[in-house]
Amino acid sequence: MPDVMPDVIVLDAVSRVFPTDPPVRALRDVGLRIRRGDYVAIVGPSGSGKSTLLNTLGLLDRPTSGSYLLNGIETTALGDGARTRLRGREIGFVYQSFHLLPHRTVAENVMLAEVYGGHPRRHRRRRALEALELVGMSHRVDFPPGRLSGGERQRVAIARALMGEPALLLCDEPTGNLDSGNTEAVLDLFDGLHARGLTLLVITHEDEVSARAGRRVRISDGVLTEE
Ligand SMILES: Nc1ncnc2c1ncn2[C@@H]1O[C@H](COP(=O)(O)OP(=O)(O)OP(=O)(O)O)[C@@H](O)[C@H]1O
Repeated sequence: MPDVMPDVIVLDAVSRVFPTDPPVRALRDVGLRIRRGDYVAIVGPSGSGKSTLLNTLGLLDRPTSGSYLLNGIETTALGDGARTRLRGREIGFVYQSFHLLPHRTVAENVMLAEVYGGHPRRHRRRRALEALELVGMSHRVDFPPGRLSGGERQRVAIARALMGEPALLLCDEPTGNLDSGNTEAVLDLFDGLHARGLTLLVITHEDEVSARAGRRVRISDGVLTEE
């Protein structure tokens, strides 16, 4: 084991060109370093490349050129299977719409997280209850998601994202469907997770959200600028 933990993300000269006619250069020569424990907000207008960046960081899309190290592992050289395993091990995803299954309980939804390696059922339930405790949802484990407020649903989705103890939480407009009270609750939760050492990257167009992050990075026409 190296005695220094590698940075969580190192992008070097990453470009993503969609081969349309004419081609779209959605990411242009992007460099980005995210260290363990960083809390980074990505801000930028519609069409600027935020989803492309998130898909690239989340190993859902591949750069056309450049290098992407995730936890010290060069991902661009990996095959699909290895990328899927790495994603399951290192990354938790949080989306604007919570993607909870309506006919399953809160605990079951969290247990259904796609975690690489799989755990025995008993172990998964214990992990799910721990994750729900971490997000302050222990009192609702047997509820169906339909009985929860939007903010509570997002907290359950965050618990699901934490099931595999990821190195990195990638969040795409996590408060986009929430009123200001629920937004505040989710941001407080992010602060708590950050204080515990989790690395967070949040795509947002809400100033209130980006103001909480330690770093703000603006994306415009596929070009990143640190603020
Ligand atoms: N599969 C694709 N093929 C061709 N062009 C694409 C594709 N996906 C995205 N684009 C283009 O790449 C650019 C960046 O798109 P992207 O979805 O990353 O922007 P965004 O910042 O996430 O936008 P929004 O905030 O509206 O979701 C846009 O010009 C978009 O039209």
